[in-house]
Amino acid sequence: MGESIEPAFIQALEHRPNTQEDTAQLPETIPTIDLSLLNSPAEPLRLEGLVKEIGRVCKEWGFFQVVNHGVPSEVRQRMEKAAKEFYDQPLEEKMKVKRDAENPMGYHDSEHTKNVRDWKEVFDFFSKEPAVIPASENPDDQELRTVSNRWPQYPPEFREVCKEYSAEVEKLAYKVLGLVSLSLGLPADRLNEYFNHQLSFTRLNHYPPCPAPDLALGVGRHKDAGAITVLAQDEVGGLEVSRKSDGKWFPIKPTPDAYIINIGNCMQVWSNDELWTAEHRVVVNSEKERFSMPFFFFPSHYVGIKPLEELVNNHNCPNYKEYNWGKFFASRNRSDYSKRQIENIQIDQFKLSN
Ligand SMILES: O=C(O)CCC(=O)C(=O)O
Ligand SMILES: [Fe+2]
Repeated sequence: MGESIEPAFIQALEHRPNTQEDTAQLPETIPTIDLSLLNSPAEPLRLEGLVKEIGRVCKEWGFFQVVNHGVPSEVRQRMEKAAKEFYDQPLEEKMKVKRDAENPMGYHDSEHTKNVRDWKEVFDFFSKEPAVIPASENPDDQELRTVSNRWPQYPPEFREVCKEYSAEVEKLAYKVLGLVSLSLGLPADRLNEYFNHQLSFTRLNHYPPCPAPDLALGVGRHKDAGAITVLAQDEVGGLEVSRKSDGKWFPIKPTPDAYIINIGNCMQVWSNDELWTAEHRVVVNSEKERFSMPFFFFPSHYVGIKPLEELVNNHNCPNYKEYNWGKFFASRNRSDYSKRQIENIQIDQFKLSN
């Protein structure tokens, strides 16, 4: 095992899976939160409890699962089936919808996380199209570009299923955004204005079986950049989250029909570090392919990301200087990090030393 994969996929020793003691034996796991309360008439006391619980897990883990979330399971199943049918096609068919430097949406099979190639293929589509994005990452370049999704011919219902699925998941994303805002002591709709021309996209991940799962990762360790991520994973497993207190990797066991929510960088900055963005990664295996579907809830390109004014004062100074979301997005879409041997942009670059 191991000799049969290209060097580009091989992780540095300290980042390979299973190099630490087995945390699967530990009793702790990310919390599961029941959202059924949101489907019935308001009950202020119970809502208060739910908001408190969400606030606690967003501080302690930055990751949780939700059940009774309101996304119809048949919509998810249709999406899972269409994704599998798309990936089952020969590579040359998938390459017909390949992403390029102008348009980051479509198919891609050589993504790198921290300069090491991920053992996966992806298909991305914007929720709202056409989307307006900066033409380049250069801060002095004001030019904008209008981009639309690329849609494959097969399966024939692919486009319609993608639209239906992402509309449902977006509703869940807004619900969670509202709960997280309440947990910060803000009105439920405080952050909604940042999403009027949102750049949210859904990613269909496919992780083929890997001949060297001890050397490669499906996705290398990373933090999600947006506001929140709403992720569906199949029954295979492989997602791991790094515990805030000590960095230990914890597997997130698949729960049928649940969604995993994670706090992204924008949320951490808006909350001025009150909330936590956790590092996570995906381990692969030699037998089973795996599918997952993250929805990245991304603000509009013109939004400046900075700690919310309501949450800073003389005693709690802003920990970050403002950055433009569109430029951050454009910079992350560069495909040449591996060639340049530099890491992609991180929020630490905007951290202020108070
Ligand atoms: O496949 C997964 O479970 C997670 C994927 C992920 O973290 C990502 O695409 O950002
Ligand atoms: Fe992620």
